[in-house]
Amino acid sequence: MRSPIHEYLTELLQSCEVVQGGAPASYIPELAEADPSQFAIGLSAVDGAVYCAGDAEVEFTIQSISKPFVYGFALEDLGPEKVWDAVDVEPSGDAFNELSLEPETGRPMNPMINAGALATHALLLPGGGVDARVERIRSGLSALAGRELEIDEQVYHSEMETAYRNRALANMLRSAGNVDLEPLQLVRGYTRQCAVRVTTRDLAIMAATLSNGGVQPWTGERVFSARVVRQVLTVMTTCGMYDSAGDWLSTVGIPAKSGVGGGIIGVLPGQAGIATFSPPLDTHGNSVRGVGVFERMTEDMGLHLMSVPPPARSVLRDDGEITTADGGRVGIYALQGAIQFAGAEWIARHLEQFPPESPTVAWDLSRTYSVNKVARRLLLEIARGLEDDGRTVVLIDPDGVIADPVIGDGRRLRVVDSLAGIVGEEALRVPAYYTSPSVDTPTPDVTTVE
Ligand SMILES: NC(=O)CC[C@H](N)C(=O)O
Repeated sequence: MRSPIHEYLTELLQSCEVVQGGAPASYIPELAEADPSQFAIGLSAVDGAVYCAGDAEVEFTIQSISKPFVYGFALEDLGPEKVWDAVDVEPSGDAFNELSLEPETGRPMNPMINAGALATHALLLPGGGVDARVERIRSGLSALAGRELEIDEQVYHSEMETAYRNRALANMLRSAGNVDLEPLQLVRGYTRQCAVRVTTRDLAIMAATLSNGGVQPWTGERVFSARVVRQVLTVMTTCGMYDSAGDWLSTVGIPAKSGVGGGIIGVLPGQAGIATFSPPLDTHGNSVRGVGVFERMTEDMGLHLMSVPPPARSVLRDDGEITTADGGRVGIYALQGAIQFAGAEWIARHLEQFPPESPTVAWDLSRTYSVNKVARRLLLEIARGLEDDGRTVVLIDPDGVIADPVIGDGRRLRVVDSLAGIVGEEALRVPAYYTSPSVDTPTPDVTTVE
């Protein structure tokens, strides 16, 4: 069977080929030579299944797409305070190479514009030289890509020849006391960072590593902590597309970063990493065809982060009551999916308004994928309430999604691996023991709880 996803990407590529306009970056002579017809799309699921269409194996320089990753390396290596002291997280609405510092604090506005990216680069390996910092970055980007990436010396030298703007920025940072590196050394390091060669396939898996909460899907290496990923994605969302960030968030609605090499990455948290490559750029420095692809994908695939997710009520299913061999009655509730605050709130309200009649209440968690911190707390509170009302709550929790279910006063819920652990094998073999079939959970009233 041909993958419908591969077919979709191929069709998307073809339909966006008609998008014309823009020109390869001309301020870096080597980039001006790029073949404007090259075009690729890559998509990686969070488990590392990658789908590509077009010229996905062609290498080009990562350019500004390095910025969110290097920001992540700085957060990992130095911790949030030091990074925060050096660079703010406010969208600037400025072009990527704007000579600007925040008036009140003197910091660059954010790590996605060049001023902030230079300051972020300078944070790495304090006391180390250019080569050490560049190697930290090259090896970190390689860990994200799952293969050894190399620096394009030609693009590096070409950009250095005309890097007057970035030299001005580095001098500005040095004179304002933001960095203590020699400005030219800083520009050298940053320009090498931008000259790391990647393919569209690489970018898709690098983006998917962010979608996957910081763990590279192929190698299993945790490159970023979940907290760092959250910060990186936040800054990508607000600042990643420079002076078109608001427009991008309205039309596409996913955290993204572009580079003047023609690449764009997009990160759909928990779902997929997306990458495009096409050298002609618009006036903001974003790939024209890349923007077109992302706009269409959002429409087709419902990717926009602000699209309202399905309601939480599907987390609870009332599976009726079962009678044990010795006549005991057990009410069974299946808790399903990923339970977060809204799901746990629904369960609490449901059980309050439709209190289980059975003396024993079994929560079947075998289809529960995850329970986050707040949901865990709420569920244990609900269980305690039920127990205080004279019921016994038992968890059917073969995978331990609610590990160590302590409900206070040293009380702990009983945990079994399967329903048989509660009612005995015998009861399960005789379907007639079920006294009521699986029913839809009725909708509880909306009451204001003060
Ligand atoms: N937007 C970009 O990709 C800019 C990166 C480029 N190396 C520069 O600093 O000018």
